[in-house]
Amino acid sequence: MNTSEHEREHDHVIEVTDLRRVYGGDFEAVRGITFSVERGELFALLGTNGAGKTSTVELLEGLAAPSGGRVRVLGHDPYEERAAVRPRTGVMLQEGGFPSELTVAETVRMWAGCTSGARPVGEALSLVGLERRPDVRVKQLSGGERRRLDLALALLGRPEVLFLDEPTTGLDAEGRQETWELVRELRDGGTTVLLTTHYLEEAEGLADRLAILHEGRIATAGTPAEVTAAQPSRISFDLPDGYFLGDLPPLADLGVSTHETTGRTVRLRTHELQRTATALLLWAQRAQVELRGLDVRSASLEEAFLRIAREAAGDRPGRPGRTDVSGTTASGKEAVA
Ligand SMILES: Nc1ncnc2c1ncn2[C@@H]1O[C@H](COP(=O)(O)OP(=O)(O)OP(=O)(O)O)[C@@H](O)[C@H]1O
Repeated sequence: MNTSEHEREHDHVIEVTDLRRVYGGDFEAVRGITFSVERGELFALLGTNGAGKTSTVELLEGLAAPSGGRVRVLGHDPYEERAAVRPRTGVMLQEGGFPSELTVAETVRMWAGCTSGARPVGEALSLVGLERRPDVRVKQLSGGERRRLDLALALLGRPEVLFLDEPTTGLDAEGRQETWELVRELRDGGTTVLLTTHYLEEAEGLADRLAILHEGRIATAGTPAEVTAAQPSRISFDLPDGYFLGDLPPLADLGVSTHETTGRTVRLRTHELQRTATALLLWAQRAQVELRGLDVRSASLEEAFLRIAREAAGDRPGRPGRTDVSGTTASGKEAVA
């Protein structure tokens, strides 16, 4: 493989250090972010709207020079040393921007003309499920089919590094699954992938590691399991007829960190899911009652994401609507611990 000494030393295919991007002289969209991606790893950048994901990825793709900090892709500066980096990377932008009068096959052929070692057109199209649409004009493709064509073009040169900016936006559920499958196969085949996405499920299912950006900074980063570990799990159920919350064992003894009630529905949050759920079910068994609507959920990336977004909006713990087990507040409002 065509690896530079730098790569051999670190095996960090992407290295980002204190990266900054300023627009119009005074708006800092990317405010000093640092992360690295190893060979064969799939790294996801998540973020609230306007968090700076695209601004960051464009710097990694060498489309602009950073206002501060450093980017290295395959050991090179992607802006200053574009010729060394570009042939080894595949880029799927949010807007493909290719001529819409051309057919699908003509578009791929045109792209192949400027790509060294390009896959055959048929192979590129069948990778993304467009093998039956070669003669359709690009302007006649659906939004989802255009995203697939964008992906085919990004894969044309069998890239070592693949940048995917919201690759499944506009795809239906089946198309999304197919794209995920393809991305997994590419990663398993050794391709390093940097993905931005709005779909938390996408990041949770695909990413080896991820970072959640907020207002140009990394709010949290790690494996999906690490990022979710700090979040509480949720249990909800309906109180059996004739029972009140006070009839349950003391919630603090069950490992519950917060609770809330809406009518007869009880929602608990716990960092000890197994202990809390077991104690609750044992109580129900002894009382010979059924916990209708019982729903037990592990902590998810969605929780972590919402927490970051809500904390940013100033909705911090301790506000009305949330009840600490040691406190006394009760309310029907949805709460985030
Ligand atoms: N060319 C530009 N000139 C000025 N401001 C810009 C420019 N491009 C982006 N911005 C601003 O920079 C911030 C980050 O934008 P960016 O598109 O990187 O965010 P994002 O995380 O990709 O957002 P989204 O999820 O909504 O696509 C936003 O406030 C955006 O309005």
